[in-house]
Amino acid sequence: MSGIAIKICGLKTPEQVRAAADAGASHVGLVHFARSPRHLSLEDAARLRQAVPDAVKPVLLVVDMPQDELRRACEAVRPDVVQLHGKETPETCAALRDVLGCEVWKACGVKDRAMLDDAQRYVGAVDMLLYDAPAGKLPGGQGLAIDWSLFSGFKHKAPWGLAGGLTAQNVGEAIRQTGAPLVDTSSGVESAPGLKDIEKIRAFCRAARDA
Ligand SMILES: O=C(O)c1ccccc1NCC(=O)[C@H](O)[C@H](O)COP(=O)(O)O
Repeated sequence: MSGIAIKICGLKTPEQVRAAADAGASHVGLVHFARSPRHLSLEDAARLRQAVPDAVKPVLLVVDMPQDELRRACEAVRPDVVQLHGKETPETCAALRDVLGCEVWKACGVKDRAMLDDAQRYVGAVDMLLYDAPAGKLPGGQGLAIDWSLFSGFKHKAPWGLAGGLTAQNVGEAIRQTGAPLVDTSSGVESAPGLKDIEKIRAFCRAARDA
């Protein structure tokens, strides 16, 4: 069995959190972004956070949230990680890392080598770079895969993870091609936008662990 980290994003109920934890997820994502079909109010995110077992890290996802607001959100939700999904600069990320008292991850949209090179601006400013499809109608959770061959021969200078259109069917190949130490999925374990499917969560975790 591999030691790969697995993040299941956009969970909304304690049952889903328990299913992800039992299936071997290392991280669960709670989305706070009003336009998302996975949106949770901060009150609901704080309540759901209490259902997260100690062995699993809760990740709070936000988009261009002002520092003071994000600090208050973290006091309410107590995430282990904040994942930034907007246009936050490396300077903003580094400042947040200083004040939030938890890990800060930056989601970086990449569709070509130039975008992957540009994302390296965040090295040293964040705890992890999460490569995802570039923002479209939503900043994330779009079910769009990125070109895994971009990572071939790429020398990573910081901890990183792979997101974007991952499913139980393709995650094994994605891990083999890219060597990703963490994989993240949302749409790929849903039966409709925002509706998580527990069987798909189990199948995704199994496929990632078996890769
Ligand atoms: O999932 C959302 O709706 C979302 C909304 C706003 C910002 C970020 C969001 N999700 C970010 C994630 O970490 C997703 O897991 C990641 O983008 C991969 O999504 P998918 O391609 O659907 O697996």
